[in-house]
Amino acid sequence: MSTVAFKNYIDGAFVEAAATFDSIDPSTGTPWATMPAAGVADVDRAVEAAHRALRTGPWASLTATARGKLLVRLGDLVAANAGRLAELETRDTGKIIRETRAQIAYVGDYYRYYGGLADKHEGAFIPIDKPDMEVTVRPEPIGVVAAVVPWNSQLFLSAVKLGAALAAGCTVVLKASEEGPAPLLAFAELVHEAGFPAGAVNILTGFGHDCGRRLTSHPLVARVAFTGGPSTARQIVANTAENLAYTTLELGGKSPVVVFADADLDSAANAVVAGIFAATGQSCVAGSRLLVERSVKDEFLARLKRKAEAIAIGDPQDTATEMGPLATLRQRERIETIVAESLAGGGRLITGGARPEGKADGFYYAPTIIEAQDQALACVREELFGPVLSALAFDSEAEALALANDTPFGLASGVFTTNLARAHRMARGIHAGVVWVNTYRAVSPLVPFGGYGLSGLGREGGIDAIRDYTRSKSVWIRTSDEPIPDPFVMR
Ligand SMILES: NC(=O)C1=CN([C@@H]2O[C@H](COP(=O)(O)OP(=O)(O)OC[C@H]3O[C@@H](n4cnc5c(N)ncnc54)[C@H](O)[C@@H]3O)[C@@H](O)[C@H]2O)C=CC1
Ligand SMILES: CN(C=O)/C=C(\CC(=O)O)C(=O)O
Repeated sequence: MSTVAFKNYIDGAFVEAAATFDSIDPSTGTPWATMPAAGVADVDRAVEAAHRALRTGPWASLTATARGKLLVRLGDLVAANAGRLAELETRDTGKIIRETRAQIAYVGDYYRYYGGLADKHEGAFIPIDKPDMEVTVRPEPIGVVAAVVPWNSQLFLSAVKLGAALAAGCTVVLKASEEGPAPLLAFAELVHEAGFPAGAVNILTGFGHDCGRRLTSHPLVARVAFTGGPSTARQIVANTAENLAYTTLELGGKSPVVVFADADLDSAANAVVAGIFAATGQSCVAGSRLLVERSVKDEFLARLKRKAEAIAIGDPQDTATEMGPLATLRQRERIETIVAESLAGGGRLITGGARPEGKADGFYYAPTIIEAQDQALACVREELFGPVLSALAFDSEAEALALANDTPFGLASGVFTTNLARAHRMARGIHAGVVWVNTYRAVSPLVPFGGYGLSGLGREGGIDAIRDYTRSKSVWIRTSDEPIPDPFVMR
């Protein structure tokens, strides 16, 4: 029985959508809230509001400093409300409360970071090669931004988009995932409280085929910022063939974690556990491919098995829980299929590979480790987005690097070694947007983030991200009082 009803936030007001759908609590498998399903007309209203705000509303005449202050206020509100937002995210997605609380409190820093940057993004004076001209370059907001995010870490994944977009002076329509939109729809209340003018930020949820499609192909949208899976990314790119919006894509991964025999093995084992079992493996940077030097393979896998089997699985709202359920039933079914295929294909099950005992309700799956002989197994090649680690042995640094790079993805990676020179060589050689050395899954608003290959296009985070939300306008001013000479020659 649904008990809570959420609304979309369009043009500064909380509004009903034409249709609704039930949101499921993944820890029980039962509906707990009613969500608005934005259709094409709702999307059109939101984009038109964002376009009006961009062109004529009070937002358009705010100074960059004033925009920055609004963002800092929003960051403060997010941090102050992290507990409430975390409970909602945990309820709607199953991500454990220990992580949602900490992560959302940190999301406040993303808004503060971009708030601080808003009036530091400067244009240029060009020392032009013509004596009677002055040329300046103005960074102008690119336009209405369509931000589309998946279910996991929605506040976090939208902060890197909204922060940079609003700092640049853009307006935004943010589409929360239909799988767990509660935290973003509640975040809209904080946007309202912070005092953003109507239309500057619009937040809605709905399904990909209508709401997402209309939003990303809308003629008034100039910029699409997408996070999600590679197959949806291809649809997004097809959608943007209609509006030719500038598009960035943050996609999935099959990130390698390379453990050399000289590493601090206990620390490396903790990092591997953090990389694949935190967030129940539903992280784009999940370190899902362990590459371990053969001389320590058996010892290392034994450590991992012990740690995996000791993980406290349970109610994600309980602060003692270390691993909650998967976000959706569909996710678990896909994982079960790929694990079965991998075991049938010769993978050796070290632990897990089943639903945990005593967890009949909810979408739980046990921490799983599968040893593979080569990279052909499905669990080695495909992003599972779940708590499944594949493990392979290597005999040399060159082989480790070749295995690490033998993937169409390239989002993140980890290297564990006490040899500094080797750490640098590996960091240089790995084809991925992030290399963590002797650590894993560390993030910051100050640091660019994004992938190589099928892991995406563009970077979020850091100073340069704001550039992707502006376009430059070159202003030429002739400083001579003389009449324009020969009009038939290019100047
Ligand atoms: N690189 C990164 O920063 C991150 C990447 N991801 C990736 O996201 C994926 C998991 O999330 P999912 O929700 O399954 O992703 P998804 O790709 O199925 O959905 C993402 C969003 O796209 C929307 N969408 C679906 N079809 C659409 C269409 N035709 N047009 C416009 N929008 C559409 C969905 O409604 C949702 O809001 C994984 O592959 C994961 O690795 C997740 C987190 C971070
Ligand atoms: C995207 N990311 C880092 O920038 C890492 C995340 C977000 C996610 O995938 O949900 C994470 O590890 O949780």
